[in-house]
Amino acid sequence: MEELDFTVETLGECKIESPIPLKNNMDEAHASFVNDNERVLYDIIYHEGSKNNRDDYVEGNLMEKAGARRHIYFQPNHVHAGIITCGGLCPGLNDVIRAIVRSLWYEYGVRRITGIRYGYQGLDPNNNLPFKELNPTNVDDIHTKGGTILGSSRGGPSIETRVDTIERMNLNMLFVIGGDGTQHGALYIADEIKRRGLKISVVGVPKTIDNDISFIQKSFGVETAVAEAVNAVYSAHTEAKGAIDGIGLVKVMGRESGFIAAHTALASNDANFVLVPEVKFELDGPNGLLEALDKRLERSFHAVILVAEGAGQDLLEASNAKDESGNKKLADIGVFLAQKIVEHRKKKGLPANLKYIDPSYMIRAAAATPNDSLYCARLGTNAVHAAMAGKTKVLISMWNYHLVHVPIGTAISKRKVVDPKGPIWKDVLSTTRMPLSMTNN
Ligand SMILES: Nc1ncnc2c1ncn2[C@@H]1O[C@H](COP(=O)(O)OP(=O)(O)OP(=O)(O)O)[C@@H](O)[C@H]1O
Ligand SMILES: O=P(O)(O)OC[C@H]1O[C@](O)(CO)[C@@H](O)[C@@H]1O
Ligand SMILES: [Mg+2]
Repeated sequence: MEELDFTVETLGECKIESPIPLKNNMDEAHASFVNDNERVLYDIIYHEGSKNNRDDYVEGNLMEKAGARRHIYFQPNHVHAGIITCGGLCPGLNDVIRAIVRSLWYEYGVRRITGIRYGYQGLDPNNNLPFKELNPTNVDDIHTKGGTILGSSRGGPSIETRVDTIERMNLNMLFVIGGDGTQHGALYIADEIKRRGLKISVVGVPKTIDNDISFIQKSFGVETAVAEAVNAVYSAHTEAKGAIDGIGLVKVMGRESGFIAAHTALASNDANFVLVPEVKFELDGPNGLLEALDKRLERSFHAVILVAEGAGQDLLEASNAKDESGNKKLADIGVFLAQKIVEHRKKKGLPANLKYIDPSYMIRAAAATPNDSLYCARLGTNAVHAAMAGKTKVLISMWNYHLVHVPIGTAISKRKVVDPKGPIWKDVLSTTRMPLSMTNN
C-alpha cells in the first residue's frame, strides 16, 4: 500500500484544561473529547490475499481524528483569531464562518475574532481594506445567504507581506477557507510563521465546488452545486423535448476535475453526453460527438449534452492568459460546442434547435443546501478544536464519514480527478449510454 504522510504538526504541548465542559449547557459527559492518539483508517477496504491486512495500517496510513481535546494549547482569553475566505465563491462559505465564530465564542470564550476582507488581498496594507470584527450577533443569519460576508479574491501580496500583517494584527490562529491555491498559500504562510519563530496556528477548511482536493471525501459546496446543476439540466431536457430534434447544452464549472458534471449526470439521468476534462473526446469523424449526436437525435428526437468547462480544451485555440492567482484562463467550450453543433446540423440540412444554458455563477453563488450547511457547521467547529489544540498546517476533512486532520502539504500534493477507469465514470457511461468510441482515453 502506498505510504502517505498524515503526521500533523503542533505548536507545542497542550497543558491547558479545555473550558468546554464549563461553558453553557455542556458538562464533561457531553463534551465528547477526542483522545489525541485516536486514528481513522485511511483504507477501509479488505484486500484479500494480503499476507496480513493489519500490516497495511502503518502509522502513515492512519488519519488523526478531529474533535475537541481535553487539553488545549492556547489560553482562550489570549486568543486573537483571524478568518479569511479566498478564491472563487462556493456555497457554504458563510456557514463555515458562522460555525468558527460561534465555536470560538461559545465553546471557548474567545472574544477577539477578526474577519480579513477580500481574501489574501486583505493582508496587503496597500489595499487599505478594513478588518471586520466578528461575533455571534453579526454572523447570526449569514448561513442563509450565498457568497461570503468577508468577500474573496484571487492574487495577493507576497508571503512575507501576508505574514507581516498577521504579525502586526497579533493573531495567534488563522482559519483559511479556500481551494487548492488558497491552501498552497496557507502552507507557505505557515512555513514563514515557523521561520520567524511565531506561535500561530494555521488551519484550513477546504472549499471547492470542483471537489478537486485530495483526501477529502467530498468538499463542502459540491452537493449544493450539483443540486443547482440538476435544475439546469432539467430545464435543458424540457427545452430539448419541446422542439424538433431539440438539443439542450449545459456548461458547468470544473476546471480540471469533472465531478460536478459526472455527479449531475448521475443525479438527473437526463444527460446523454457528458464531457469532462479527464476524458478526451473527438468532435468530428465517425467517432466524434457530432456524429454520435446525429444518431441519438435520429433515434430519440432530443438530446442533452452536459459539459464541464475544462473539457475539450485541446479542441480550442490555446491561450496563455492567466488569472491573478496564476490559474490558466480557459477557452469557452460551451460557446464553441454550441457553434459547432449548429453549423454541423445546418450543413447537413438537419434541424438545429439548440438551447445553451450556462448556470456557472448561479451554481456557485447559491446558498448551501441543508446537508451542505450541516457539513460546513461541523467543519468549522472542528477547525476551531484543531486550532485551540495548537494544530497547524492542517485541514479539516471528512474521510470514511469521520472528521479528520489532513496535513495541508499532503492534501495539495495531488489533485483529485474523476478516474476514467473508475466506478463513477463507469456509471456515467452506463446511465448516458454515450458511445465509448467517442472518447479515446
Ligand atoms: N502557489 C501559490 N502560492 C501562494 N499563494 C497562492 C498560490 N496559489 C494561489 N495562491 C493564493 O490563494 C488565493 C486563491 O487561489 P486561487 O485563486 O487559485 O483559488 P483557490 O483557492 O484554488 O479556489 P478555487 O480554485 O476553488 O476558486 C490567491 O489569492 C493566491 O494569493
Ligand atoms: O470566474 P472565476 O472567478 O475566475 O472562477 C472560475 C473558476 O472558479 C471555480 O469555480 C472554482 O472556484 C472553477 O470551477 C472555475 O474555473
Ligand atoms: Mg483552485
